[in-house]
Amino acid sequence: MAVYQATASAPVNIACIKYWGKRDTKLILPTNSSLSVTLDQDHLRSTTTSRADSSFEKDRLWLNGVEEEIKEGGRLATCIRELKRLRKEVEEKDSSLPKLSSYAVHISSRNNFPTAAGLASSASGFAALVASLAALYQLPASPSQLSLIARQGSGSACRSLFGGFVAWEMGSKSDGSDSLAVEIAPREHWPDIHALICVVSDDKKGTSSTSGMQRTVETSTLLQHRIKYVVPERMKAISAAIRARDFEAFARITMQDSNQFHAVALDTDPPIFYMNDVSRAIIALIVEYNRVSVAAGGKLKAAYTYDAGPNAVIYAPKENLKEIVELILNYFPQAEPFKDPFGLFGAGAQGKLVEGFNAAVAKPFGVGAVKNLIHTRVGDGPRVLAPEEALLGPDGLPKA
Ligand SMILES: Nc1ncnc2c1ncn2[C@@H]1O[C@H](COP(=O)(O)OP(=O)(O)OP(=O)(O)O)[C@@H](O)[C@H]1O
Ligand SMILES: C[C@@](O)(CCOP(=O)(O)OP(=O)(O)O)CC(=O)O
Repeated sequence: MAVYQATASAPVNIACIKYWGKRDTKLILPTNSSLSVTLDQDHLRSTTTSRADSSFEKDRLWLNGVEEEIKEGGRLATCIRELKRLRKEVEEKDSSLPKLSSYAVHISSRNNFPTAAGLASSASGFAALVASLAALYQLPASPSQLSLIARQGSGSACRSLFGGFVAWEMGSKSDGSDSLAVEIAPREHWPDIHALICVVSDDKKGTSSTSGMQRTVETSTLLQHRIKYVVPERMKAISAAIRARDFEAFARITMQDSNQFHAVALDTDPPIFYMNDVSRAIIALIVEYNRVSVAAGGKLKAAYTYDAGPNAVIYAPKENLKEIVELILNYFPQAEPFKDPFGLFGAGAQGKLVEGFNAAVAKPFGVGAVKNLIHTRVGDGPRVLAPEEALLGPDGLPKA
């Protein structure tokens, strides 16, 4: 008996221009375009195996080994239905193909990092789901076409269908057919962009992105200004900065947009706070680090950005990462030695400040304030993996 199964992995992405607000909550159509950097899935990834079999009774999905309910009309069900629909179109054109679109699927997925901790697991998760089903069904679909489906799982997931630097164009059609991800530049264009993720909290967060952004749409007048006047200009300017590999402009826009996203969260009624004292201290450190550079006639050397949670993501050219890790370690001692995937530190990383840094901009914190540091970089898009990587056993259930 033939086994119809495929495994894919997909990366996380962290936005520089934030998506925050929907004009259609069912189709997940945004109120503004957004732009992100795809992070290297060698470090952070979701891996998903999908199998279609005529003996399966219903569609089932396991996340990190635990079965999740596929609610009728819910986001998972929508993505699976849309991919089956595309498969059916392929089968109608070629009657020799097995009728996989009529079989139920079993799906097993794992994230190699904490789920729902503000590390964009929904983005990599839905991108991996779509990529694995597209591989199973052998769909002749481009990443942009697949992004239309991933978008209906979680908006930010549409951007994880590409590597490198990715825009989600908001589109204007009411059916959502033009609200999709496009590549601004592949990672090879600017491989020098690295990221340091400061995991401030790996707990489940208070206000989910989905409910938070809807409250913002309903109550924030500042959001209307952002949508109309700010984001369109920033999308153009940051795309140009990426094409020109202009880190100074990229950093300035990234920090401004993170600040404005948190400002519209604060402008929501009741207000939403995603950053905490640790997040704000990290902002102060990056601002001071940049000030020292500019005062010496140099340029901005790092950019912070925060999603719907307290974790910081610091983007910087690779050459600055050693100084940035030392800066963070100086204020945020770690329980475990810094994991150094790029070999920046021979004898182990220690806290240290650059010459001229005003140490008083933040107070030192205790062990655990920043729980973990993850050094990664811009990465590639979804990968189809070898059969040995499958997360489903021969019985069609998750492997232990
Ligand atoms: N590998 C996966 N496969 C399928 N669905 C996933 C996967 N990983 C996460 N999800 C879905 O995404 C949800 C978590 O999304 P949520 O938006 O709460 O957190 P997050 O993505 O970590 O944060 P944010 O999107 O705000 O950065 C999970 O509860 C699950 O439904
Ligand atoms: C702050 C953000 O990370 C918000 C992400 O929101 P989600 O994509 O998680 O929301 P849903 O579409 O409701 O699933 C900004 C961004 O990634 O652009």
